[in-house]
Amino acid sequence: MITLDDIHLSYGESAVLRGLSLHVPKGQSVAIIGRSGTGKSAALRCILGLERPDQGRILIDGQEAKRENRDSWLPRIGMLFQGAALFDSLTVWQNVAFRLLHGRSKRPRSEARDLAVEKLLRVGLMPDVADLYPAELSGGMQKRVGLARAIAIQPEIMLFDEPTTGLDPITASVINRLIREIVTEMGATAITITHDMPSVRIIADDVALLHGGRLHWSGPVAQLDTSGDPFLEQFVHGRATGPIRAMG
Ligand SMILES: Nc1ncnc2c1ncn2[C@@H]1O[C@H](COP(=O)(O)OP(=O)(O)OP(=O)(O)O)[C@@H](O)[C@H]1O
Repeated sequence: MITLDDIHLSYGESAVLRGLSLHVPKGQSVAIIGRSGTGKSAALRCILGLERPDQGRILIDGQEAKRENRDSWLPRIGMLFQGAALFDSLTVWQNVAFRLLHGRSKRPRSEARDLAVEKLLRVGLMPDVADLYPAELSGGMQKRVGLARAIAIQPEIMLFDEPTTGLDPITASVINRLIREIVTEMGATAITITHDMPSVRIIADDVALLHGGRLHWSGPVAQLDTSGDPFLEQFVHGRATGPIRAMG
């Protein structure tokens, strides 16, 4: 369970999050949507403790998640970064096993490699991929590796930042389905940031539309097309005109 409670975050004079509150129940998968610059990534960075909100609290299973106590909650979170964000100088298995080779979840090297190969298989990659370098893989394979890395520590919470950016529609659909399957089978609580409506419909149970640094609308995916909310309708249909200004 993740709760964002009245989060405010500014960069200098610019207020990005202006009282964002969002509750994601345990085992639910929520997609955060909203136009560029509305603070979606900022919200994710707050959850990860990479930004300190000016005001408000983040609760994980009821416990306040602060930078100071991050050792108690960060190991429970798996993250798939935008563009997969793999380390170029490490092999695929070393990328997947990164948190098993360093820090709190550290395991013996051979055990870490075995676990990495197991996770690679789970995302549809054969063991011979393990010793390749990220540059030798297609974009879709890199996303799979990023996903394998995110699940390597068996997280209870999974965060996905634009998981389909840069992929062709067919590969994107395969990755979306894989994410959905894995989140369901792990029983994880998931938050996905995306602009991609097909992604939302596959990955999420619920949708949260951010606008002006706050939660504007939230509800089940099934209500996406019938909400009657003009902001949501404009976003879902990608219309240039409507209450959300296309420019500025
Ligand atoms: N480190 C920073 N310093 C100053 N401004 C920042 C910083 N990071 C983000 N911003 C600003 O905060 C606003 C929100 O950024 P954020 O990346 O959260 O948007 P977003 O909704 O995720 O957008 P996108 O969909 O384009 O990724 C933007 O206007 C951005 O320019």
